[in-house]
Amino acid sequence: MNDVVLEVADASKRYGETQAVASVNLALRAGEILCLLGPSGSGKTSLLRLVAGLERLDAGTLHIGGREVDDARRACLPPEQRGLGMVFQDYALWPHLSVLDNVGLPLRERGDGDWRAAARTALDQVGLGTLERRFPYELSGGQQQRVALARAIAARPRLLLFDEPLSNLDAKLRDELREVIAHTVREAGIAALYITHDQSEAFFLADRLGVMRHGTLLQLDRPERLYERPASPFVAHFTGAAGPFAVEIMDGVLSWAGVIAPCAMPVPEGAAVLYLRSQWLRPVSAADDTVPGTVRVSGYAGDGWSALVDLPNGSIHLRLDRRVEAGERLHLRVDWDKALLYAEGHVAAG
Ligand SMILES: Nc1ncnc2c1ncn2[C@@H]1O[C@H](COP(=O)(O)OP(=O)(O)OP(=O)(O)O)[C@@H](O)[C@H]1O
Repeated sequence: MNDVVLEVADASKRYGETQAVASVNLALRAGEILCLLGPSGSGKTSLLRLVAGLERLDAGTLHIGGREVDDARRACLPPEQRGLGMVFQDYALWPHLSVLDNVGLPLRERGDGDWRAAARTALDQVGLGTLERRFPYELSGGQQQRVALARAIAARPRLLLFDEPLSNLDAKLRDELREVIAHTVREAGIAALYITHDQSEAFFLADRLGVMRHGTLLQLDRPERLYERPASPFVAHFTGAAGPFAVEIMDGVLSWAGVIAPCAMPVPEGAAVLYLRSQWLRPVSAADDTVPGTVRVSGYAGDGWSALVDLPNGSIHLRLDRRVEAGERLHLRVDWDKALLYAEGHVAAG
């Protein structure tokens, strides 16, 4: 497809004994935000550094805008010639330059005569149009990160790389800035590869979302799909599902510590594991067709009560609309159509 901006094919990178990136394949289109989520050490930053040109591939190829930028067997294009912008956790602003000069400097350096106008447009896009004369030390962390974003988009890159850009900011600012990033990147039609530890940030921003583990891209899907049908127990767990709960599948029926339920996912007969998301369970008054739960601890959560509830062989965090006390017994109706089931052997395989 001709609007593919980034194509990563069989990309691998090893550091000594560590396989940091293992045969990763992905394609990223113009205007698309692709988020990579994964635990520490799963290879997210290594993949980003390969795309940026800060590291060389051991195997595979990278194309940006249809042009080969790295092939393990040939010469590689340096970062500054790859037509990309980067936004990192530390804002990396020049302390002695004003906001306008910070955003405009890369444009001046490449001989862009109209750099002021381009820098002002970018500052307007991130909502900082009125602060162009300030210096970085006169800005909050959130404002500094907006300047870094403006600097990255002002150069009109084809591809933007984000490495945990919001992790130094407090929760409220993170929410605000992720909206600025989503709006700005989509409006500018730039392709973005965005790595984060933060699930809600990844789900919010991503057109497609990938989960990495041990250098491998386990699943790459639309966020809704990844949430509703994680391909493995690891992806289910890493995207916040509770489990594993040990269950048994027999004659197409699920049996969980005495609870019998229909089995919605195609899973082989025998021992299996169940994962549940909290909104798929709801307390009801009658005990029929319900799962027993016992409140271990609870607290007020603004729009309801948050409770850690013990279930047969495991526990789950639930949001409830009334106060519950420790020790209280609940009858929980489960939305079995949504329940996630995997053959038991799947757990170790990730
Ligand atoms: N320059 C390096 N030299 C040796 N090992 C490295 C180097 N860079 C990364 N690694 C190793 O490669 C693996 C992947 O690291 P990477 O930084 O890509 O993970 P990550 O998913 O980005 O983690 P984090 O979320 O903590 O940033 C880790 O085991 C790490 O220790």
